[in-house]
Amino acid sequence: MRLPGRLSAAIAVLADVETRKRPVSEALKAWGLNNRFAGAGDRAAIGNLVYDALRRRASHAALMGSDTPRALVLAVAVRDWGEDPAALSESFAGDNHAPEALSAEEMARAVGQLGDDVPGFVLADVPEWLAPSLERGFGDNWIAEGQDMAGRPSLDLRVNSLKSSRERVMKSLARFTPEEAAIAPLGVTMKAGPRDARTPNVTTDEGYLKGWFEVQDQGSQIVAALAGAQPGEQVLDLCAGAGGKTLALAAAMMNKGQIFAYDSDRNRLAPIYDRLKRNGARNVQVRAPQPGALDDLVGKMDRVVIDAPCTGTGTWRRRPDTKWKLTPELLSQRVGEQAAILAEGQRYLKPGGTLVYITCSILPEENDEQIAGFLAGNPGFASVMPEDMWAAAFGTALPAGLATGKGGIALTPRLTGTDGFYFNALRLVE
Ligand SMILES: C[S@@+](CC[C@H](N)C(=O)[O-])C[C@H]1O[C@@H](n2cnc3c(N)ncnc32)[C@H](O)[C@@H]1O
Repeated sequence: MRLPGRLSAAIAVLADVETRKRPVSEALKAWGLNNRFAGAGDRAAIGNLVYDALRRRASHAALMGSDTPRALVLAVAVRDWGEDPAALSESFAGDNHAPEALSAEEMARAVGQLGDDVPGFVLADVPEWLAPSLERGFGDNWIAEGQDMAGRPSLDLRVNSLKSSRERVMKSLARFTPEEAAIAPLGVTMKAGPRDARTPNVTTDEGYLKGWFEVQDQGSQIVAALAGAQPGEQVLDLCAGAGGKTLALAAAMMNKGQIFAYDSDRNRLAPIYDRLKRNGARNVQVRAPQPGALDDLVGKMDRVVIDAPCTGTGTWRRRPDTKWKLTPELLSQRVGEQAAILAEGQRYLKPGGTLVYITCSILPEENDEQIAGFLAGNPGFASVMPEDMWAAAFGTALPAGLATGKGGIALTPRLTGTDGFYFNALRLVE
């Protein structure tokens, strides 16, 4: 397929997402099944167009004066992919699969600039109702933070130190030109390419199948390292999900001590069994959800890790459709769940133990404000200095700008080149 046909397909997929309220991945898959002539390169290019349209949906729409799928996709072609609108329109003429030629207004708008009167939430490409939260969290930098959240993410891997080394993994993936991640010592990163660049499929690599590495954003690796789990400790991973953090904790503990991996959702937990095997993680006991599943652990843990359910606002680069679907009701539901899990999690600590709180959110309601609420109701806890947690994990000083006001550490695409994450460690004073 040539570009005009790919643009038409992206318009159709976006329309499907909007009218049927489908997740993008589902709509892209359905398009592929109905258009079997399209190759992997076409599907990747169409996916990139759709995701780019959603990443900067607000500013694309403001520029084009319209938020139809056509307007958004044309904006991507010109603003993000660098196409000249007149040449693009001409290329549509001889192509049966092309969208209609661009109107004079569309051509003029696509190369225009956003006016001075454009509100901050449009410049930041975030929903209007979230602007006050982001401004509270990031101060004067909130628009720049939003803009970097609208970029394409890298593909990051965590080398499994139980089975391999960074050097070996990078050698085995040399065809994808991997680089060492900037912060995570076991991280390997592959930058996102422009336009129709394809994301490397690393999960068919023999190194992956042998358990040498996992796909894991560098931010997730950093917060897992900050958790500070030591060989020999008793650790409860209370929201283990499919085990991304569990595997990193097991490797950090060199398979010594014990991790109890629990999740209230059996389906989310299901993949953990295979992943543990592939990774050679042998110090993990999975506790399936059932009444009393964790009763024997009350008051016994050195560390309780809460990778809390959250809005996922830190992953907007990867799932830009979720940015526009988030509602105040869902945010307040998540905040309530987090407060309940913090109250539950602290019961398992022994005196002197550490409660680790992690979200992949950039909203203060789920981060510093959640922790402030917990500390107000639990005076036996105190935040561990973020500088100390960082130095213990990485042996370096905490980079400027990452410390939040309330003992937390914030990671963002702008600050650390990672997904957005929040970390806070609270010690139960003996
Ligand atoms: C951010 S995800 C965990 C991701 C996982 N730790 C990883 O690194 O791949 C949050 C998880 O919390 C779980 N969860 C939600 N409420 C819970 C509760 N009350 N107790 C335990 N787990 C809960 C969800 O099912 C979800 O899997």
